[in-house]
Amino acid sequence: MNVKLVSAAEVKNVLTFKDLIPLMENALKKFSEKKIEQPVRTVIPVRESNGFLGIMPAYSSQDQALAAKLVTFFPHNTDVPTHNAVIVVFNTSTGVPEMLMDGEVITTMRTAAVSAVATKHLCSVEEPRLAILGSGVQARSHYQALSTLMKFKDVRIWSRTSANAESLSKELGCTSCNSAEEAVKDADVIITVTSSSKPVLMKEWVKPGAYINAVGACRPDWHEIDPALMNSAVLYVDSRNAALKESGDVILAKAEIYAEVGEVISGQKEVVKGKTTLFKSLGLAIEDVMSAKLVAELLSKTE
Ligand SMILES: NC(=O)C1=CN([C@@H]2O[C@H](COP(=O)(O)OP(=O)(O)OC[C@H]3O[C@@H](n4cnc5c(N)ncnc54)[C@H](O)[C@@H]3O)[C@@H](O)[C@H]2O)C=CC1
Ligand SMILES: O=C([O-])C1=[NH+]CCC1
Repeated sequence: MNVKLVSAAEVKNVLTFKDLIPLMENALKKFSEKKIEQPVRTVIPVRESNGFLGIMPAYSSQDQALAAKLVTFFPHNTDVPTHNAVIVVFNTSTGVPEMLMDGEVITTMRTAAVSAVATKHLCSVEEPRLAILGSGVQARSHYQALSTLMKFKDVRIWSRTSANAESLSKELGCTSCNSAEEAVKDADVIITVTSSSKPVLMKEWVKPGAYINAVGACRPDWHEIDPALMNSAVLYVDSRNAALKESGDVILAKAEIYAEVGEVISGQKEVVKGKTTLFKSLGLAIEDVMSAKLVAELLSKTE
């Protein structure tokens, strides 16, 4: 077996949000048009660490892209990232594995790119006030991804560890806040990227008509969002099937899903304007598969 190894550094060298955001828009569209083969991911709990191993395969015939991501999430990691992943890329004619690619950088960037696509379609404020709850890997990548699409009136960051919020705020040129309530006050766009299993964003803090990217809480018994907010917002998801199986925010609130964001992109569903709106992101294998194919193509141009 002759498998090419692709490191995180090599992925970082070629992958940009400029290329990734339209690619994720296309991936979400195709997924909701049922042009993608993708089961809801299999998750193996690692209870001692409150973590899990996720198994995420997908195939796009149109793109001739066949791959599977193996991703671990160990929330209490300190010396290494809490998320680690590899992506195996297969030849679609022979099924022979051709690449073993770092999946951590791809996960970091494609997740933020998906939120940027959802924000583009679901938020109509020109120069929004942005609030980010969480100060980790996804907080940084979300700021970077959304910044490629829009300017912000101001940006406020809250984290349960104030030193981390201060550090990221200094790095990004934003304001750190001492409470989540202070951070989200009057915000037009709110991003929740914490590893909390209990709500960190309460309905009464959120300005009517605001837009929320809810990115954390990917297990059926974890939630980041106040159930009252889940039930009052117009709710979009990346995948209905995934949300109904994996999302504690949806399941525990018994929230009604209005649409997949891919249905908006493909024109199957209209955007409901003027109401508090929430996109629940869980992460789809096709996002990783299409990202890995792009990285392979970009790397081949550098050889
Ligand atoms: N929707 C998707 O496609 C993806 C979602 N995620 C999720 O996004 C979230 C953030 O991921 P990363 O930034 O990579 O993780 P990270 O470990 O780099 O950052 C986690 C952040 O959450 C905060 N946090 C942890 N426990 C908390 C608690 N109990 N209450 C409040 N804040 C808490 C930490 O202080 C840190 O600021 C995670 O829940 C992760 O599972 C990650 C990758 C893809
Ligand atoms: O899509 C993904 O890779 C993940 N979603 C939640 C944790 C990792």
